[in-house]
Amino acid sequence: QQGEVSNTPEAHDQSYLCPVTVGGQTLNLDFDTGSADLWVYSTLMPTSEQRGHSVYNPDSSSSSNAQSDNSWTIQYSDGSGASGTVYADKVVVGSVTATSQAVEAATSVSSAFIKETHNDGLLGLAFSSINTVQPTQQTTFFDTVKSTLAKPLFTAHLKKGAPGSYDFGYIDTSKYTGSITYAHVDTSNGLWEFTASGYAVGSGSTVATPYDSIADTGTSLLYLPTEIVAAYYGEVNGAMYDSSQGGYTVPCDSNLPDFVAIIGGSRHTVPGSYINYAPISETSCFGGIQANDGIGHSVFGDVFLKSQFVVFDGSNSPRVGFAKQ
Ligand SMILES: Cc1ccc(-c2noc([C@H]3C[C@@H](O)CN3)n2)cc1F
Repeated sequence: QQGEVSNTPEAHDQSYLCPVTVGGQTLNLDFDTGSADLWVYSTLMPTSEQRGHSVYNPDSSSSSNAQSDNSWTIQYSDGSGASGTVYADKVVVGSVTATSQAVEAATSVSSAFIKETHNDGLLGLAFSSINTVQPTQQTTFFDTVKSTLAKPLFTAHLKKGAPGSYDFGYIDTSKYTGSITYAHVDTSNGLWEFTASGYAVGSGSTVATPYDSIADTGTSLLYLPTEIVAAYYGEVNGAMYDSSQGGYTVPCDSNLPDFVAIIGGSRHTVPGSYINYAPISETSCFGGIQANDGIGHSVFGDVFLKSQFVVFDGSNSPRVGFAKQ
């Protein structure tokens, strides 16, 4: 089997949501290559926390099986989180079906989620080694269906301010131009982790410097080593680090330089306009590139990914591929 599912960006491309049917019930989930739990809002939550969301009701699914001994609790890098219990149920993404997928039904979600009213949960696409279910760790949707796919891969086609898609099991050559260049993935942290080998700012010269990075569809921005971030904003008149905003800001009328990441020996360019992320005030805008302090690696989030067609190759030697879209 193989299949395509549409994704739709939230405001400022802050996240991208996809329709998924769980036990015959359709929810909009945030596909996250930076985590490995499929969790959903559920009827097990306080009614007040369910308000505004589509929720999974295991009792009204004819195919749900409670995994009563299992539970889960997850924390995301922004400090938000959720927890709950586990069912096995039928999950359909596009036309790809997992007949018995671990569905992590939330009993509690943190406040940051409640206000994301279009987001009914997450579908993790990192490696199952970081799935949080205890005592019996579960597999991601991708790992559950991988052996049934024509090719053990999925692709992410995120667009700026427009619907895109995720494809499972095949590469749609109409979704990119030029060639795909690949980088080896180190799976020891359960992430799509690779080494970028350099960067350039605008038309500036390429700086060769390796930086450990992950491809993370669930992160909105592009987080890079402090010296690279300083080199970028050093080229922007009026750019400043604003501790009250927790990052770099730019004048909203800036003509921002492109950012080029060297990955797999090729240049991958983020248009400068993508780095004017969102307005803070009449004149000040939050930068789409920020420092990776405290994260432990760089994070190629949606600001970068929406300039590329990305292949997540889950073969025996996992790799990530990038092409211009
Ligand atoms: C309210 C809310 C908070 C966080 C996230 C979230 N989803 O993916 C990620 C990144 C960071 C890392 O944790 C794994 N991938 N963060 C989504 C939300 F809707």
